Amino acid sequence: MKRKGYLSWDEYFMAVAILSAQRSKDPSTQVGACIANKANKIVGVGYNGFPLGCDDDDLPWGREGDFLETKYPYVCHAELNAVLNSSSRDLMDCKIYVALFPCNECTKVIIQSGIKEVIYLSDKYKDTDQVRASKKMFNMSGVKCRQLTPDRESLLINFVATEYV
Ligand SMILES: O=c1ccn([C@H]2C[C@H](O)[C@@H](COP(=O)(O)O)O2)c(=O)[nH]1
Ligand SMILES: [Zn+2]
Repeated sequence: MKRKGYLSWDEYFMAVAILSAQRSKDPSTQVGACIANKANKIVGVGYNGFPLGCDDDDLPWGREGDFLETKYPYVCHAELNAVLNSSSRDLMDCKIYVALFPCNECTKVIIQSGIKEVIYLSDKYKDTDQVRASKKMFNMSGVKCRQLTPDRESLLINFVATEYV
């Protein structure tokens, strides 16, 4: 009989997005993204971080104050990185799994890449104009958005080698 408790595709891809977010150096919001194609193959992953060659210790991680002294003008968003990191140039009909509902800039990248579905966990910025603009564009372009309500609250990752002998 097959094992019970295995991850569904939705849980698996979202778990990859959440794991990718753990690479982020952002002290306040770590975002991960995972792109899967129609054959349920992962074709891109990403997380929010500074551009290549921009040292994580030399740019600010703060949120407030003078714009140029915050992270906002510098950080590459998880969705953008996932699309740019993608192994395939063709993301037509792919799905993107993200921990956080995409901002308006990521929304444009998602739509232009051909991705047709966004699966997200948190919509914590739903009351911002950025996310309102995202939803308007997703609606207009026919990109489906759905919030994932997984059957489990957490998943343990065990690095203890003896667990696998
Ligand atoms: O679509 C999005 C929106 C935001 N992010 C990243 C960008 C920043 O590093 C954080 C947001 O920081 P706050 O301190 O919560 O304002 O999330 C992203 O990757 N994708
Ligand atoms: Zn974004």
